[in-house]
Amino acid sequence: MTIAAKISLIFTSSPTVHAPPTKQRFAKCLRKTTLALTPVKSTDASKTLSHTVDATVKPDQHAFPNGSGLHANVVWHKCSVEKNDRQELLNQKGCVIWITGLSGSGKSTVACALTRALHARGKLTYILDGDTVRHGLNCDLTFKAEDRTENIRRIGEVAKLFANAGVICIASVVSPYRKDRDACRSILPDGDFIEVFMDIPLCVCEARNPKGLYKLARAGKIKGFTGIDDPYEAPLNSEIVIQQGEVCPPPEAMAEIVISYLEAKVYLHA
Ligand SMILES: Nc1ncnc2c1ncn2[C@@H]1O[C@H](COP(=O)(O)OS(=O)(=O)O)[C@@H](OP(=O)(O)O)[C@H]1O
Ligand SMILES: Nc1ncnc2c1ncn2[C@@H]1O[C@H](COP(=O)(O)OP(=O)(O)O)[C@@H](O)[C@H]1O
Repeated sequence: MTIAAKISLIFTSSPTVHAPPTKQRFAKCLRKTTLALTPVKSTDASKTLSHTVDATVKPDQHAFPNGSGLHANVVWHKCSVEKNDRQELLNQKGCVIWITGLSGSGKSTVACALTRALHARGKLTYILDGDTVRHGLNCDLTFKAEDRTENIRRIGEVAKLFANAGVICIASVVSPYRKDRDACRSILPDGDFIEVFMDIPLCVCEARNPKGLYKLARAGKIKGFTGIDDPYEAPLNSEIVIQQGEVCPPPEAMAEIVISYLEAKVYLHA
């Protein structure tokens, strides 16, 4: 039997708790601290020492956009519960479905239909929508080229964490620049970045104009609007291209195209 030490620190209330931590106060606090070691049964010895620091594993180059490359004082923390374990728990494989396209092309609508359909099948998903993420994590970023790049880099990194958690992460972002999308692809394991190109003509998106932004952009009231006076670089090798014929297929049908791909590539099982 393996014995793991379960350490619980029980702090008794102390009037010094909010005071600056002088040496004496720290010692007093420690005296009031009970350290209890409780044996815990474990059936898997390899899972007991669950946290190791591996200085040989280096973080991704992309984690340091200032070009400094690897940070000398940063080490990789490895835990014995790994991606495979989480995937088995969820009976699915973590991946990133990256939906790119013009504003109004239907990214958010497909993302939502896809999440609904997968959820109904018992699959765990999470949507990172450009509009939503720009309200929080990326609220400091504008639509200048370098800010869009940073927006996509951060969303790519967050999506990577979700995928590593075993989640099917759906990013729905304009992501107009090819190099930025390719950078996100490059930080994920092969196959785990699934690019879905909403290949809907500008005139259709503009006619939809659900937020009134195209009208403002045409009137010159919004500068640098994608498709109007800022470029959209269409993907060259997307895993999935969604197009419309005479009429636009319903979002549910578009979601099914993505689900068929996930099934074929065995992402819906551990
Ligand atoms: N200048 C400009 N260009 C494009 N889009 C603009 C712009 N200004 C505001 N918006 C609104 O912001 C949404 C796009 O945000 P993203 O984070 O996806 O954009 S990007 O990937 O950083 O280019 C986008 O949302 P969607 O319509 O859902 O695509 C727009 O509503
Ligand atoms: N498959 C579709 N068929 C018809 N209209 C659609 C379809 N998908 C989206 N729309 C409509 O197009 C508009 C823009 O959709 P949205 O998902 O917000 O696009 P995006 O996220 O790319 O800006 C919305 O009014 C939405 O109802």
